[in-house]
Amino acid sequence: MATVNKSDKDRVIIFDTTLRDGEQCPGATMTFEEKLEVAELLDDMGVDVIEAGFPITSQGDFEAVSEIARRSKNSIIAGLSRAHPADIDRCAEAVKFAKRGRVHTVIATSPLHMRVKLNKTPEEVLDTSVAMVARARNQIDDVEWSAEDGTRSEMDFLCRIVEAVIKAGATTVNIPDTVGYTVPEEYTHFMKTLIERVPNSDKAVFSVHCHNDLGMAVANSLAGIVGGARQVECTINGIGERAGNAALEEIVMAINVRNDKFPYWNKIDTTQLTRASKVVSAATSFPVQYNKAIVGRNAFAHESGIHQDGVLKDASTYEIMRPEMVGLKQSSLVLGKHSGRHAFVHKLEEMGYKLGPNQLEDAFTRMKALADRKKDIYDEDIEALVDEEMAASHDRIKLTSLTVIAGTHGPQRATMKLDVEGQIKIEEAEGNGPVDAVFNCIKRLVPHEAKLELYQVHAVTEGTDAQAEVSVRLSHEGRAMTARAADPDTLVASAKAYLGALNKIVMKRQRDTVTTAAAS
Ligand SMILES: CC(=O)SCCNC(=O)CCNC(=O)[C@H](O)C(C)(C)COP(=O)(O)OP(=O)(O)OC[C@H]1O[C@@H](n2cnc3c(N)ncnc32)[C@H](O)[C@@H]1OP(=O)(O)O
Ligand SMILES: CC(C)C(=O)C(=O)O
Ligand SMILES: [Mn+2]
Repeated sequence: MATVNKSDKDRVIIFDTTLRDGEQCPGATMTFEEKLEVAELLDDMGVDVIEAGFPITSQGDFEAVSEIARRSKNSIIAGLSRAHPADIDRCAEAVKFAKRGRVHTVIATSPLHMRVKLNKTPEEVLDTSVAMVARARNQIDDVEWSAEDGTRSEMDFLCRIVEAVIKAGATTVNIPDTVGYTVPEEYTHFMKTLIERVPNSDKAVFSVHCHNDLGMAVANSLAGIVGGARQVECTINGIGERAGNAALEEIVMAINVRNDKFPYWNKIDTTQLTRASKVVSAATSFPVQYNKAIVGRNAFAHESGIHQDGVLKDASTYEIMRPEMVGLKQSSLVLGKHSGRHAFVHKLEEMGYKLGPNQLEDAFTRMKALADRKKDIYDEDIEALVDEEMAASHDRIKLTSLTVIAGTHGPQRATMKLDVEGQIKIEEAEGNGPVDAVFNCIKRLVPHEAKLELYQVHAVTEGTDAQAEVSVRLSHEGRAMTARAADPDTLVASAKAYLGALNKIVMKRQRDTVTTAAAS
C-alpha cells in the first residue's frame, strides 16, 4: 500500500451518528451507561464528531447528550434538532458542556417532504432555516445544517438555500441521501455541482450522510467525497434507520486501503474498530453478520485450501489489509471440507503435533470425512482425531464396521466387523440398549475377562452434529485401562473407546509374556 502526502484539504472528517441515527432503528435503544461507554470509545478512537443524540426527544436523551458532552476529550459533541426554536435551544443547552459542542439542525428540502410532511413552501423552509441557523449561532460557534432528503431536492433551490444558511453562519452543510436513493456517479455529480454553484461554498465544510436502502451507503459516501465533501456521517456496524447508515469501519478502511489511488485520509485509530463493533453490538443486541466487511467474524477467515495455502505463503494474496490494522491478532485458517494439506499441517504444528507422512495422510482423510458430516471443525475435534490416529497405529484390534439397530421395539442388535491382528471377524449380538449390544458384540469377537468399570459420554464441541467423546475403563487382573475415542456417532465412539482399552490390555499381556519368557 503506497502512502500519499497528507494535506489538510484531503482530510475526511469522520462524524459518527451511532448514538443518534443508529439508535433510531427499531430495537437499538441504548441505556445511559451504554451510551457513555460507546461515546468514550469513539472519542478514544479519534472520531472527529460524535452525534450523541437528539436532546428534545426526551429527558433521558438530553441527559445522555449533556453527560457525553461533559466527559468529552477530543471529539466535537453534536446534538440534533429540528428547525424549531425549542429544539435548537434544548440542543445548545446540552452540547454547551463539551469542550467543543455543535448544534446540528435539519429540515427537509425535497418538494415531496416540504409539501406533504412540513406543509411549507420552499420560501418558508428557506426563511426558517436561516432563522434557525442564526438562532443556533447566537448560542454556539459550530452549527451544522442538513437538507433532509437532499438527493431528491431540486438543485436550483438547494443552491439558494445552502448559500443562505452559510451566510447565516452554518459551518457545515450536510446533503443527506435520506432514503438511500442515489447511486455513486449521480451523487458525485450532485455534490460537485452544488459546491461549484454555491458562491460561498468555501466558507463551510460539505458533508454526506447516506442510507443503505439499496446497499450503496458506503459506495455513495465515497462518491460524495470524490464530489467534494470532506465530512462523512456514518455509524458503527452501519446501524441506523431502516437498512442502516454507511458503516464507519468500512468508510475508514476504504479510505485507508485505497490511498494508493485516492489522496483522502482520516485520523481514526483503526486498531479499535473491532472492539467498537463488539461494544455496539453488545449495547444494541444487534448481531454482526458473519460476512460483514471489516468486522464480521469471517472478514479475515479462510476455509478454502487454495486460499489458505496462498495466505500461508503470503497473506496479501487474499487479504487487502492486515487483521492487525483493525485490531485483530491474526487472520484465522478454519479447517473444513474445503481445506487442503498445507493448512492442515499448519494447524497441527500450531497445536504441537508432528505426524509422519502416513499418519498425516490418514488423519487428513479422516478430517475430510469428519468435515463432510460436521459443520464446524474445532481444535478439540482435531485433537481427538489425531490422538486417536496415533493410538490406532499400534492397535492389534481395529474396528472395520458397525451397524446398530436401535429404537423403541428392542432388543437392540449390533453387527460388527473387526480386524483382529490382520484377520477379519464378523459377529452380531443383542443387548439391553444399543451400547450394551455393541459391547456384547466385542466380547463375542474377542472373548476376554476384563470388566467394564466406567462408561462416560460428552460432546467435544457444541451442536447436534458435535463429536461425541466416549471414555471407557476396563479392569483386568487388578489393573485398570482407560481409553477415549471421538466420533460424531456416539455408538462408533463407544466401540472405539472400548476397543482402545481392550488393545491396551492385549498389549500389556503381550509385554508381560515377553518379559516372563525372557526371565525364564
Ligand atoms: C431523517 C431523520 O433521521 S430526522 C430525525 C428523526 N428522529 C426522530 O424523529 C427521533 C426523535 N423524535 C421525537 O422524539 C419526536 O418526533 C419529536 C420530539 C421530535 C417531535 O414529537 P411531536 O412533537 O410529538 O411530533 P411528531 O414527531 O409526531 O411529528 C413531527 C412534527 O415535526 C415536524 N417536523 C418534522 N421535521 C421537522 C424539521 N426538520 N423541522 C421542523 N419541524 C419538523 C412535522 O411536520 C410534525 O409537525 P406537525 O406536528 O406540525 O405536523
Ligand atoms: C438528520 C438527517 C441528517 C438524517 O438523519 C437523514 O437525513 O437521514
Ligand atoms: Mn439519517
